[in-house]
Amino acid sequence: MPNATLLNNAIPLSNADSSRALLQVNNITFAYEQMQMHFDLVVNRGETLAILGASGSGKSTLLNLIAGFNQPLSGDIRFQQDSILTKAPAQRPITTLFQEHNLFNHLTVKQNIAIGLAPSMKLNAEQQTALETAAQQVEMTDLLHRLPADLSGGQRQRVGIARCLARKQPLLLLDEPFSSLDPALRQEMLRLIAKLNKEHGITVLMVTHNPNDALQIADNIAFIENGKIALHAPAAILADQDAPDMLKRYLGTLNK
Ligand SMILES: Nc1ncnc2c1ncn2[C@@H]1O[C@H](COP(=O)(O)OP(=O)(O)OP(=O)(O)O)[C@@H](O)[C@H]1O
Repeated sequence: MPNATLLNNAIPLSNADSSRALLQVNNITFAYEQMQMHFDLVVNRGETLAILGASGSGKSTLLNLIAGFNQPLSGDIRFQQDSILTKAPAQRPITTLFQEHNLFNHLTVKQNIAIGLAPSMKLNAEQQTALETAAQQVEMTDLLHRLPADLSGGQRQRVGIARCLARKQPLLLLDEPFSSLDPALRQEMLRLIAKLNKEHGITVLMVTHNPNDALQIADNIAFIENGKIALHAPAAILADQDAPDMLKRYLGTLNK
């Protein structure tokens, strides 16, 4: 059951125990034209955090700041206490998987996975094994020679996941990667992410519009409103009748 004090004050949950922190987003500010954003967040090692909020609230911007595709105006982002702000996206200990545009269209499935392991795509024996294992896990072994254009949407997403599996970076950022998948495939992908989290200890930040996905695999949620984290609470709050109105309004359960 979510802690009512935390809910009322919307205190970042994990701040209470910074010794377990893997990622610290410290007072980051960013602006797009009229939209001012401010993020403060601690994510613990091994946590799965679902990021929810209305369209345009700033969810993707938060992920882009963490991944290094956007640079904050002020504040710091720390990974295991060290600032990663000056590191380029490829140098950060992070893998990102977006809804689309995860693959290079001119590269085969195999090359698309390999490029996540080595920019030259020349793999050593260990990397080759990691690639083969990842391809097996997403059942793409028979399609390694294909180009993305010759795959279904779900198969393309599986290649993206295989790259994440092979890279084994400690932090995985997912931006609605499963919204175009059919329900069975979506379940399969969620199970795969949960497995990455449990078996490989990978910490997951997942933007989703689907509360059931969050309830299924997330420990906690961060609810974003107007460029700020308005609520950081255990995922169970999504099913709690006493959840704050702003969350119920977003879920469409207010006054039900
Ligand atoms: N490249 C950009 N240039 C200008 N404004 C942008 C840009 N990208 C996003 N924005 C604006 O920043 C705000 C936050 O956008 P963001 O994509 O982070 O929202 P989101 O919560 O991920 O939305 P959605 O659920 O629709 O994907 C929105 O008002 C959006 O219009």
